Amino acid sequence: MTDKKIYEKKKSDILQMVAPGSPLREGIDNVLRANTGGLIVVGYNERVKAIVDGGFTISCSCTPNTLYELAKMDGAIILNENGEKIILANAQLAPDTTIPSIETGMRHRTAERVAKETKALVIAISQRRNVITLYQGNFRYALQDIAVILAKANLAIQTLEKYKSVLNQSIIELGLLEFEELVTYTDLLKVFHRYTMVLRIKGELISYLNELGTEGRLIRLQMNEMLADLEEEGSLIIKDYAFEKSINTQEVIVRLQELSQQEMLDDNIVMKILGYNGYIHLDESIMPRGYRILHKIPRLPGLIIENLVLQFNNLTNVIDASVEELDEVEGIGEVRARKIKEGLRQLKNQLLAETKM
Ligand SMILES: Nc1ncnc2c1ncn2[C@@H]1O[C@H](COP(=O)(O)OP(=O)(O)OP(=O)(O)O)[C@@H](O)[C@H]1O
Repeated sequence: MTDKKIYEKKKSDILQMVAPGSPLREGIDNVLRANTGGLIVVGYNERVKAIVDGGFTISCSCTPNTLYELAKMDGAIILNENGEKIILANAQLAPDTTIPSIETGMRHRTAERVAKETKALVIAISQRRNVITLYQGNFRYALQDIAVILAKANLAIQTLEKYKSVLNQSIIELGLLEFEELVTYTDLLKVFHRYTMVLRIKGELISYLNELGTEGRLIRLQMNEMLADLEEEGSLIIKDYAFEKSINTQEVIVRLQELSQQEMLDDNIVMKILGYNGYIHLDESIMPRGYRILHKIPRLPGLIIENLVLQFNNLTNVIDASVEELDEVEGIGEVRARKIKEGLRQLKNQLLAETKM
């Protein structure tokens, strides 16, 4: 995993733990509203034990109310690993003071140092500044106002919708070119650039949704609905055009997702991810294997599609094959062969109609 990916994964895990709707977040919000300030350590590991001084052993479940009541006391509250139990309250923390800290107040300096020294998640709730800051190791993140993230998530979903429709358009065009044997690497790259853009916006939206917790429920539903068929469509385009048909499509998607803004527009990088290493003339034509179009024929099992690709190598050969030739493929009888021919004819007409819309 790249550093960026590790950071994003850590952020998403931490944010999910304190997302709105979780009991821990409700407790934190109570403390924030009460203006008492708070210092919470999640996880009572050996390193935490080594720097804790004093405090009362509490050993009760961590509810929004208990957290709020205990935050009235000075010092830190220590929770168990999953944040479900309160172990200590009013604890003094004595981290190594030589650990560098960018914070100014004592609470936040302590939080940052404890997080770096113990690797536990530490939450500092400021008394004066109305902010919640999360620390873990070198990770630091100040939670943003829910209304601000909601606005960002709404904007991201609108952008996603726009890019999704542009992508759909280019996939329809690709389909038509596939039937006419006119696909070039340029056409293919156009689809991939747009697909990568959609993946990128999806990634951004998911990070907002992780922070929004239950507050982002409706936006998440909208996103899932919008992208429901795209995941499969993307995988099939990859299988159609990757250098090796046995390519791991999920891996390709992850690598596309990780590209920076600049990299995703670089044709060579995208082609490399698809397994092409040598020089490619972009105006040269390329044939799809046919997975995507064949998947659109109703009731055609995956195994038969696999047999068709094995036998005919590409979509053009399948389209050109006679009923008799299709009939020879394992698993295909005369009835099914006719259905495949009819299905392909209907799909082409459908694509023609869609491009005219
Ligand atoms: N080492 C520590 N162990 C436990 N609690 C601490 C420690 N240092 C500070 N605190 C807690 O932080 C409280 C406030 O400290 P301080 O005002 O210096 O922090 P701050 O970072 O400016 O935070 P705020 O923004 O909330 O004012 C203390 O009253 C105490 O409860």
